Amino acid sequence: MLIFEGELLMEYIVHKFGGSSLADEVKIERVVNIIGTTPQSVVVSASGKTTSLLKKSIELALENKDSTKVIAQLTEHHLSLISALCPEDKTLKNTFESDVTHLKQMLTTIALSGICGDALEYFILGFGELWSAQILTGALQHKGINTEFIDASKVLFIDDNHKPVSVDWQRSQQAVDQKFNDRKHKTYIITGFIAQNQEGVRSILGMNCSDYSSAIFAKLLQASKLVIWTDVAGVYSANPQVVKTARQLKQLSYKEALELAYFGASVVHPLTINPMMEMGIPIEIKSSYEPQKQGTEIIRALDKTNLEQYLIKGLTSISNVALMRVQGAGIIGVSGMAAKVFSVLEQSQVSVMMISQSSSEYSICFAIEAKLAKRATKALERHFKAEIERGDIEHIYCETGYAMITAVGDGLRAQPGALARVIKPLADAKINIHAITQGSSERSITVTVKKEDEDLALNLIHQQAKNPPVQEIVIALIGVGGIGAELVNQLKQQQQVLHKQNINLRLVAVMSSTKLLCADDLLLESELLHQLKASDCKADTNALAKYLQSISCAHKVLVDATASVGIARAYVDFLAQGIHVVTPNKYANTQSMDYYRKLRQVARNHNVTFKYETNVCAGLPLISTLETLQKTGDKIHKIQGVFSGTLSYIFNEVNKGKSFVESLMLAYDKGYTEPDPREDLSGMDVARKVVCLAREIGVSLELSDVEVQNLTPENLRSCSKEEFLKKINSHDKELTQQLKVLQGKASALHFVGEVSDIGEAKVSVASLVQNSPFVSLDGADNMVLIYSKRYARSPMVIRGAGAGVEVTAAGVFGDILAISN
Ligand SMILES: NC(=O)C1=CN([C@@H]2O[C@H](COP(=O)(O)OP(=O)(O)OC[C@H]3O[C@@H](n4cnc5c(N)ncnc54)[C@H](OP(=O)(O)O)[C@@H]3O)[C@@H](O)[C@H]2O)C=CC1
Ligand SMILES: N[C@@H](CC=O)C(=O)O
Repeated sequence: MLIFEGELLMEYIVHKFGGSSLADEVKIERVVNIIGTTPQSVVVSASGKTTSLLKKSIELALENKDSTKVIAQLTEHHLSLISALCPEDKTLKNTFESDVTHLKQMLTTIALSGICGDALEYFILGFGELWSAQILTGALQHKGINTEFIDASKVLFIDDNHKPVSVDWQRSQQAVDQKFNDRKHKTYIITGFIAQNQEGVRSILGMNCSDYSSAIFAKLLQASKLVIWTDVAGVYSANPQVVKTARQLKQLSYKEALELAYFGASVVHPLTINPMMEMGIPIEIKSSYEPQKQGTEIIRALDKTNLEQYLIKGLTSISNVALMRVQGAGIIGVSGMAAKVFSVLEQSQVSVMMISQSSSEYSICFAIEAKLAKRATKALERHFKAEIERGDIEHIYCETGYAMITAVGDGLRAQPGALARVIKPLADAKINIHAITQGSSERSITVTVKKEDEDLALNLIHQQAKNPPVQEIVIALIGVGGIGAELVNQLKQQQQVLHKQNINLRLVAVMSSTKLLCADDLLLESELLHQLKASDCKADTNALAKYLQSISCAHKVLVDATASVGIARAYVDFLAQGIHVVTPNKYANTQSMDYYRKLRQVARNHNVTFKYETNVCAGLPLISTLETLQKTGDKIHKIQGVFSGTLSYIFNEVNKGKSFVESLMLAYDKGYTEPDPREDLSGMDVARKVVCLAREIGVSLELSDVEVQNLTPENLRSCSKEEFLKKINSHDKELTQQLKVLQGKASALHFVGEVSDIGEAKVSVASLVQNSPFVSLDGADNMVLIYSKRYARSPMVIRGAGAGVEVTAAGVFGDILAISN
């Protein structure tokens, strides 16, 4: 309603403050400041824990136990509020003390009789709101604000014979119109929760129904807005304690709010929405602790961008659910079967939260609160005793330990693929869905999962909320040398760019050969290597896997940027725990064929990926090309190439006249070589690449099957790396001479590897004629010739930098991103 204030049209607002906003004098002062001097109506809950204490006093009295302490606690709390906020209001103090006297008398009656009917219980529970409303009225009057206290049980009339109660709108409207006759000038403080029943006695709307009271008054007062003040700044897309990326929602439609409230989200009491929806009165949910902060608006029509931006608005979950199934061939086609099942449950006061019936009618499945499972099972077994004995019903299945997760959003309606968006991430993470329903409004999708999967499922579905969905990838990196450190740089550089494309990358762990460092996002650290060195945690692949297990994310990736056999041998353990593996390390793919097959088998079984594009030719797209060619039906006959960046560089320099060792040391400094350059010189690095390629084209080749030419001087083959680096210079002449002889009249030399589909494999120095494609190579370039059924006459050629930290780290990065696709 808009009230005319002189020439101005004034908004009329109804506020509602919850118990936590009124829990002590400081909080009530804050409420007084929020209300200010503008005339409005304010509905209040009982202060702090008052209602629970009143309930406790009744329980104690019923057990004939002493409730003095509880009453003393209540008395002290309220008297201290009165003396702090409205000390000179003697009437208020007297009224309160007389209420306490009456309360004690009622509790004595209960204790003596051992009886407390609903009517008496509701009457007693209503004291809390009367006291808080009177105290807030006193506090406002104390500040000179024109305020009147309204006992809702004098103006709000209900029928409380059934739950939920029904409001007598006509009678209440008349009473409200009469009572609130000075709205232009006065603020009214109204008790929430309570009303008058058809017997003329003070009753309640229902437990936790102060929100509902405020909606009723907002409707009766034709308010232009209802503001519900609570202790959090609005509604969140999920419980932020479970889903770290949960965001505060700016807008919700009435129907979204209704579904979220029904399925357990702490939005507002579900009954609150209907009267507001009917009148088109917006609801705003705000924090009384941060009144300036924007809250959540609940309105009829969402603005278009809001609607398009989110497929899922909010996620709720109800833990401790039992799944029940009434199942048997004898219920197929029996009319009224479902009605019988649910009327038995109704009679046993078991509320059903979700129903799904198979189209064959063979079973009726439903979810209830786990604490009601025994009662429901007994009632159904009793009712269907004859059917169970005849075998028409197999038996009543009941299993606890489930959680029910509901995704809600107007965006889910009539949206092809919406259901898939919710359930696919669960399938990817191997979370079994035990029951599923989509609300007939299509606005909600509910899945029932095992309780232990609840938090992960919530996180995974939450990642699907946005349009398009956010892909989250968490990375653990082992080995922070040349490639590892460059990868960290590239991830840092691209993190924000990818974020805008809805890809969230987080580096959650790094490990060297001695230390392990874990954190939420190490890409935010500027001194990562120092922190790793200073870490208290020892390097340990098991501890790393355990840490990754504790993170809720669909895509967890282990990146191995070492040249360690030990780490390569641990891949199966990571894969078996649902962790993808990406690596430039060639050791895994060149272990025995058995290990090679096992890796792939474990990855398949656990629905994860093992990616290693950089095993051959660094960042060049060789492995993926071979895969595509073969998947599309090509047959690879032979692969030949210069596969070593280091040897390519050395031979290119030697071909131009530079000395061998000088070229080797330059390659080492440029980061082209293996951690131990003898791995390159010995031909073993190229041999590994050839084995890897052979296996890619389906040839079962072992490393020992490759014919290898070793360029490392014999006396430097088994010493330490340091000694090798010290002594290699003395072999320069001999090596340069050796190559000169090999070159003879040839145009150039290169170290070439080749493998055929019949398993012939060799790596050696090749003397090249002028028209050989390898003669044109430069720097650390690699060149690969693929001869296949389709590329028979002229091979497919892939060429480019075949070593170096930048291109290799980029190849690893590409593999990581490919996982999220
Ligand atoms: N350089 C290149 O151009 C290319 C390299 N590759 C491959 O990439 C891998 C890394 O190469 P690169 O970065 O050049 O080598 P680096 O020697 O620069 O880095 C390797 C890192 O691994 C660490 N490390 C070794 N063993 C372990 C272990 N058991 N646990 C944890 N960390 C360990 C070392 O650190 P520390 O021992 O000090 O802890 C070192 O920092 C190699 O497998 C290589 O074959 C692939 C394609 C191209
Ligand atoms: N040392 C290797 C690095 C890439 O695998 C090379 O030089 O090719």
